[in-house]
Amino acid sequence: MSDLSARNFKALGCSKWLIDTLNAMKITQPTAIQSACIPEILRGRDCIGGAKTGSGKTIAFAAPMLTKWSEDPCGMFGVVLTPTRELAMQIAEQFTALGSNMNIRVSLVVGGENIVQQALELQRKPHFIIATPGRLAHHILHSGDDTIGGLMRTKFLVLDEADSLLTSTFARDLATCIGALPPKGKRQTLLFTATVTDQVRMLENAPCEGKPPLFTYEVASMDQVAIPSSLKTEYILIPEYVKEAYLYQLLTCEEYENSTAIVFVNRTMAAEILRRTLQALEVRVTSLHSQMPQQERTNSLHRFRANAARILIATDVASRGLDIPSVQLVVNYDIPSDPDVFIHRSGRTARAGRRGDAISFITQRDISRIEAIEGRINKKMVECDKVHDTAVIRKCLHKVTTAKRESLMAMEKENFGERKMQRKKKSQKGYRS
Ligand SMILES: Nc1ncnc2c1ncn2[C@@H]1O[C@H](COP(=O)(O)OP(=O)(O)OP(=O)(O)O)[C@@H](O)[C@H]1O
Repeated sequence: MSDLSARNFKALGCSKWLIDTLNAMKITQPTAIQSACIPEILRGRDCIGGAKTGSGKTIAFAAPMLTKWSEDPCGMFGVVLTPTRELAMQIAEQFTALGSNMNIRVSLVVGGENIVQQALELQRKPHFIIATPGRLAHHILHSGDDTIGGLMRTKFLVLDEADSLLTSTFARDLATCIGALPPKGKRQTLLFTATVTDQVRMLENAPCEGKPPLFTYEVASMDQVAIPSSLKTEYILIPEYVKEAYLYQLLTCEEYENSTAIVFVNRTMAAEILRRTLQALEVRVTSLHSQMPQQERTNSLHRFRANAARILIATDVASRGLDIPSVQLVVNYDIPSDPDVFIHRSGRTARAGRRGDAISFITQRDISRIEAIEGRINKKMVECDKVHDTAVIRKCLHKVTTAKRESLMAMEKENFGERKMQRKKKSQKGYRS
């Protein structure tokens, strides 16, 4: 990684067994955020960790928690909350892998999975619970002490992607989760994100009697570029009605014809249309969005991670935290209205010092959004020269338009929009994630 620090994990205070496990994963030199945060968390301080995407924030909070846990490995020790199910799954896998030699018990508590089985797992008192707020709140509100009573003795609460968890979307569920944990003075709270907001800074700032003061580590200040230095940001200016053709041309151009890429769209419907259109054009593609049943979401991500699919079409359920080192290209097919979302999406590539490209499709109405993004990241995008109008028009406009029309007809036949509405109503009546 580019931001290596001179100190090693031993000097930071990590347990020997953990250092051995990290070394076996080829993780030998701590990154800057790990060097800064691990010793302070081990000292018992609450922590705000803000560093760019792909800079190793997960180990920055996992390593000190696992070190402390191994000194007395009993009961529910830590809770990690995160906004999406797939990210929770990834973190649970990381904790399980890191603690595999120590008989660690990690419980994944997310929406879309069997609720009874989760309750049974919670009764077995896992050491770490990795959860989305909605489902953990559900267990807290509907289960007895034998299931969630152990939460009152946890030592750590982590809010990963803290800025997202502190928005109004999660407010009620987050309050329920925090209410079931020990009070502030009796637990450590760790907040991590690539985009620290004032809400994050304010949450733990009030001093607490008998507790060491909050430790804050923030890399990206206003005068710095807020994205990894190995990330190239480019744009293509295009008329709205030929976006699909440009995407097809980009994904099959010489430079990217074998690359792994994530294409971000703003809406579920757009994700479905693009997936079907590209599939009809024989691109190995899969998708991830909130209207898919959980099993399909999980399978789709597995296929992408295993390179059975080369392209992932996703909404913002995939924009944060997902660590898939093979991703070389991120396409912002639709431009997000929040510049921080651009930072997270683009950060799915160029991770851990690797190179990566983020290409944004800009139509006339996106200009002000792009200006806001460039202001936020403190960097100008450059024009992408890999796709040319004439090539798009000559080579693929007709076949892409035909594939799209057929996809739309198939979706209409299957009542895609209607099914989406029904699922939405059902999920509003049932559990949130
Ligand atoms: N010290 C290290 N040396 C080498 N690789 C590392 C080190 N620490 C973490 N990594 C690897 O770097 C990658 C990115 O780490 P991680 O997913 O924790 O990033 P992040 O900062 O949480 O990113 P995001 O903001 O996107 O969630 C992972 O593949 C991880 O295994």
